Amino acid sequence: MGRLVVVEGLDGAGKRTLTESLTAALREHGATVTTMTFPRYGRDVHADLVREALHGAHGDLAESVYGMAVLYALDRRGARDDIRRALDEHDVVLLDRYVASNAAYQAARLRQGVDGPVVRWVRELEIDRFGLPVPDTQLLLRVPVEVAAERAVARERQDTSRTRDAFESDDALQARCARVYDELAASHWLSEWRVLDGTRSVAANREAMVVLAKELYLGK
Ligand SMILES: Nc1ncnc2c1ncn2[C@@H]1O[C@H](COP(=O)(O)OP(=O)(O)OP(=O)(O)O)[C@@H](O)[C@H]1O
Ligand SMILES: Cc1cn([C@H]2C[C@H](O)[C@@H](COP(=O)(O)O)O2)c(=O)[nH]c1=O
Repeated sequence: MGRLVVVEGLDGAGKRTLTESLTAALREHGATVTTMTFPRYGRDVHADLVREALHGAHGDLAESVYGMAVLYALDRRGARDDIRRALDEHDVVLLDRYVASNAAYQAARLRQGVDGPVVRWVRELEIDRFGLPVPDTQLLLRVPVEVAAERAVARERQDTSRTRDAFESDDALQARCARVYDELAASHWLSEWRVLDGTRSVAANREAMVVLAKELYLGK
């Protein structure tokens, strides 16, 4: 049975970049690794509805916190059996965003904390009801909100198909979300959390991932 490892953090924090570095480092240590990114845009209709709503489509759908959360959750529900199979076949299954993203963003939208009703509801829906696998380790890639925002803007300039959505352009939401992520990590919500310093350079992060990969895979 493989280990389920999740990378979490703000929009633009550098999760995709870190996921690539960690994957490479794990493979250097001899681990078999597969990765998955949520939402699964282009693969799952619920994920596509989310993207469209965050870019202004589907009337007032994006305004509904619980409605959006259900769509994210249904995308993951559709991936549940693939995740289970991947855990049977690989040493590490690495996810770029997972259930904690729903907890962090919806709590931030509703100005709640880790002990509030929406975080509890996300757990009941996704873990208890949908039966999604519980992560072994969740990695919070922690960066100041301003740094994440700068990176998201830089990426938007590099890749014009990747325009910022309603959540990404809302600085106040990102700031609240950062606080909820800190609470989720501090309370080890669902499983063990590790906090990684996301302000390091890509090269420094790559080096740090070699050490982390050893700990995660070889238990050292
Ligand atoms: N450590 C870093 N230092 C400087 N720039 C970085 C670093 N990590 C990533 N970046 C750059 O920041 C931008 C966002 O990175 P990335 O796409 O990895 O973030 P993300 O957290 O996956 O974003 P999102 O959740 O919005 O998809 C990219 O242009 C990337 O090249
Ligand atoms: C998986 C997931 C994501 N979100 C939020 C986080 C982002 O602001 C957007 C889209 O994600 P992306 O990484 O920018 O593509 O949705 C969420 O609220 N709940 C979730 O489960």
